[in-house]
Amino acid sequence: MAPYVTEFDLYEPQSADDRDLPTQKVAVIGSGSWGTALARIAALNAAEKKGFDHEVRMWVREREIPGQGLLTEVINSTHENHRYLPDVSLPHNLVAVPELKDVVKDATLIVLVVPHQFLTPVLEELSKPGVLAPNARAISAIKGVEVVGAEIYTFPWLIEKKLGIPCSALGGANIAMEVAQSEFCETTIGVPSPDDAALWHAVFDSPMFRVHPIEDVAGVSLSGALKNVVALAAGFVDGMGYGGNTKAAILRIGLLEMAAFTKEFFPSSSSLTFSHHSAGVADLITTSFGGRNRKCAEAFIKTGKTFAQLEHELLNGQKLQGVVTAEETFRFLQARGREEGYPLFT
Ligand SMILES: NC(=O)c1ccc[n+]([C@@H]2O[C@H](COP(=O)([O-])OP(=O)(O)OC[C@H]3O[C@@H](n4cnc5c(N)ncnc54)[C@H](O)[C@@H]3O)[C@@H](O)[C@H]2O)c1
Ligand SMILES: O=P(O)(O)OC[C@H](O)CO
Repeated sequence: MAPYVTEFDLYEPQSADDRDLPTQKVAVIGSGSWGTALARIAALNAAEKKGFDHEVRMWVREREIPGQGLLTEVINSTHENHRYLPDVSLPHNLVAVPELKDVVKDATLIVLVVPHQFLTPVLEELSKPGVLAPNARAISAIKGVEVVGAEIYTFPWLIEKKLGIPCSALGGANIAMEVAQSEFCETTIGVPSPDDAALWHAVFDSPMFRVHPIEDVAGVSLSGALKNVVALAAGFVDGMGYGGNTKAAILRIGLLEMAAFTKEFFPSSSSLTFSHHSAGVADLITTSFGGRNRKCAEAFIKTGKTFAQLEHELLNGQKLQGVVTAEETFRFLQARGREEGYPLFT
């Protein structure tokens, strides 16, 4: 029987040798911190497990590195993504490729992991006739949702509609650098079918990165988007100099609101995704302590820079700078809170 679990089941991974899958080819679209970390795991598994094409291609937005040459050439010769995952060795069967159509050529398993603001042009390119293999499937590791008027769309839903292929969701307590350094963690995949569960489990599951498939694609997607809202609150709290009690209260209330919000817009989702799975409670915790959203929110309070500035710094791999006194923070927040109508901070 295909390895597929409901929310209540414990997953019993098959050994690689027990799997009987047609040969699969993995392509990773995105080469930021998380894109590179996921590509590294997929390439390590493809080299070791049966049923995979040895080579895993990763889409890299090409640019010139001063004094070193093109970024793809630097990654392929040093086997390191210096900018987004410094000091992490990448397997030699992971190949950086600048053209999207070349990355996905003959690929059957496509991992989408670009920052959400860059997804639209990627999907435009992939949806052109003949670019994708007819039997391809996708998984989105992108955090966020698309909001149009009063409607909310998940990225797996948008990807399915645009590309006409099934799309799963991957999310969990997964700070990229920790995953890349093989620190133990878990992730959750929300899948539309047992076949997707088996395939994506084979791509990513490894002793230090345990993959748990569940049926709730919307729940995994929404938890990944909404936890960032709570992480901002956690960062504001840090910026204001409050301690663990306040942050814990924010997380408890935030988790309940995340589940309630998701149920409202996606009635088929399950509250267990939030309470029981890595994509829910665990991602919320790690994000609210070590994530970039938390960091941005703290820097927002401490520096008074706009989120646009801070996002630009993060996307360009700069370190966020923060300076502040408690009094400055408080005055800044009060003024901002009144302006923006955030009752918590006024
Ligand atoms: N970093 C993490 O720890 C982590 C963990 C889990 C999920 N995620 C999610 O994964 C997704 C990707 O995050 P990431 O950390 O891999 O990337 P990132 O946030 O580090 O962004 C850098 C990437 O954006 C690309 N980029 C920058 N400007 C661009 C442009 N104009 N057009 C196209 N691409 C551009 C860069 O080439 C690089 O590949 C996000 O949705 C993020 O929330 C991140
Ligand atoms: O750095 P953040 O805030 O995007 O969070 C990273 C991941 O979501 C943690 O799992």
